[in-house]
Amino acid sequence: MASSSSLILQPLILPSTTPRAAFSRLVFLPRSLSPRLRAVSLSTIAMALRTKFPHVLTVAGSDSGGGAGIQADIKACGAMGVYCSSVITAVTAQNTVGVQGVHPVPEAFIEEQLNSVLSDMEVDVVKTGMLPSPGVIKVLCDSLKRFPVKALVVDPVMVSTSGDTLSSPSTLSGYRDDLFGMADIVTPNLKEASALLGGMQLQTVSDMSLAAKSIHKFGPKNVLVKGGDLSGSSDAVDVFFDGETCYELHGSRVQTRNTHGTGCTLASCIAAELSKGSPMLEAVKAAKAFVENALHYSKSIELGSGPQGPFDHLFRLKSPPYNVAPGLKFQPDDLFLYAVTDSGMNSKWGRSMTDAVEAVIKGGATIVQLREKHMETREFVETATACMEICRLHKIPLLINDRVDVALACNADGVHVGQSDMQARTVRALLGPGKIIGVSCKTIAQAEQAWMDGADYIGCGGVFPTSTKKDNTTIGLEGLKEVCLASKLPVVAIGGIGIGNANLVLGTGVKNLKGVAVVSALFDRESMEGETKKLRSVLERVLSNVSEGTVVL
Ligand SMILES: Nc1ncnc2c1ncn2[C@@H]1O[C@H](COP(=O)(O)OP(=O)(O)OP(=O)(O)O)[C@@H](O)[C@H]1O
Ligand SMILES: Cc1ncc(CO)c(N)n1
Ligand SMILES: [Mg+2]
Repeated sequence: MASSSSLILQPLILPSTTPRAAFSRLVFLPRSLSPRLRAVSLSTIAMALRTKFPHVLTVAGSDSGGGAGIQADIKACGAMGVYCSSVITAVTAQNTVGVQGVHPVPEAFIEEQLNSVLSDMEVDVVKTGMLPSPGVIKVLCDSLKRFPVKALVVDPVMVSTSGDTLSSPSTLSGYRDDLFGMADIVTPNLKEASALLGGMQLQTVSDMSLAAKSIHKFGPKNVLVKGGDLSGSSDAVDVFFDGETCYELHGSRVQTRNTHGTGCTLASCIAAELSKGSPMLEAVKAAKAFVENALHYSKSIELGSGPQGPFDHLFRLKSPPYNVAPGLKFQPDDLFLYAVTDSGMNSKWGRSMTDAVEAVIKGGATIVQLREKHMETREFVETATACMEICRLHKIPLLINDRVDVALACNADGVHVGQSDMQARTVRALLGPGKIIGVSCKTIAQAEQAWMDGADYIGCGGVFPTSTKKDNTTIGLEGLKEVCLASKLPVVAIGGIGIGNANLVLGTGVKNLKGVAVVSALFDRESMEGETKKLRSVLERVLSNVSEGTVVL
């Protein structure tokens, strides 16, 4: 091995956020390398280590009022943690009253802007907004053929909510015949969908589904018909069609006048999520949740005297939880052996919570939830902080039952909520996108809602009767199977499960069932580590039998 004196320590200037990260980016090269080779090696290493920052290019018009268009796009991408460059297609004079003027940018100059950004800046996703003329659509299509990107999001902006025209009707055929065929998703609102379909009336959610399917025939991979303007709807419903399945995405309708720019923001957030690598439907859901949260936080902003005001895209920056370090990223397999604590049982056996958590982790638990219904808040935060240290050391996620405040205080990896706790969408808004959220569900409808609210998994039960939840109705194996089959999220089974019956549960081999959650079977035992090991080996045996297809119970 080379002695340290034969190495040079050469710091590279690479993006890093913390002193620790910076240290890990120092590169050691042998002194014996010639200066030329050393320079080459360093630049190769620098390239390899370079952090690629997700990048969205928006091709859209400027809104002088700052709520829609380019301004909305840049703020939305910034809020989603993504870099945003901009090609400006038109400058509008606009405020909360309406659009007072439009000044289109010459097509040749739009082409020059596209060329500048696309030829140099490694764009991941292009998002389009106001494209005022068919010539602009053509210029864009030609540029995208020369510089292909990972995804194209087309928001076919035609008329502002105030009723002012933002693109000439002659762009319709440009969209349908040229741009849509290149698009990964198109996001018309009701009026735009109707115009694209020759004036088709859109009054109900089923009309929206028909429209989504018809627009899909123009060639985009996915269609989202937005229902912000669906009259008489108490929800904010959008319809997503991926060529096979139509999904109704229900959100709650925020009562506010500040909805100017919701469409631009939604499309930009979709583009931002795609640039980070999210699958399309996840990107759409995250974008919709962002818009709803932003509207909610901006409900009472008063800017301008007109009928439609802007909202605050950067509300998240005001919310301190977003500054905390991200936790462990959720993997559905984490649900395999899910240990849920009980301090009553710990005191019965005379051990501390930290000892109990350490024991189950050593025995093979894959995730831990602190479920403390009666502990005083200060003690809970202290206990949770101590347990976090242990879980971090073993790289096991730690969730807190119900108490979002405790989870924030100890920077836990997430929260598990029941049906009468805080709604999962509110928990998501408070914890941010990087944390794990689980929801207890007994029914298909609850599982669907949990998915819509942005949860990561559901806990389904009680499968069998249990002493830890006395009045809990049990759903049995049949109920569990039904929910698992319908769930879009991974499922962990809970309620009365232990070494004696875990095989019945996991042995169902039912879709989406990823593991079992246990309380008494581990915590109400003398040797927790030993019991966890036994349960783990039962689960592993069942899993291998299920995957070989030998057990169907
Ligand atoms: N009041 C509201 N509460 C919650 N969500 C809303 C509300 N209004 C609109 N949305 C959501 O905002 C997104 C954009 O939809 P909308 O139909 O308003 O688009 P748009 O008309 O293109 O917007 P704009 O032209 O104002 O930029 C959709 O996901 C829609 O459901
Ligand atoms: C520049 C611009 N783009 C898009 C919209 C649609 O909200 C708008 N009002 N203004
Ligand atoms: Mg609208």
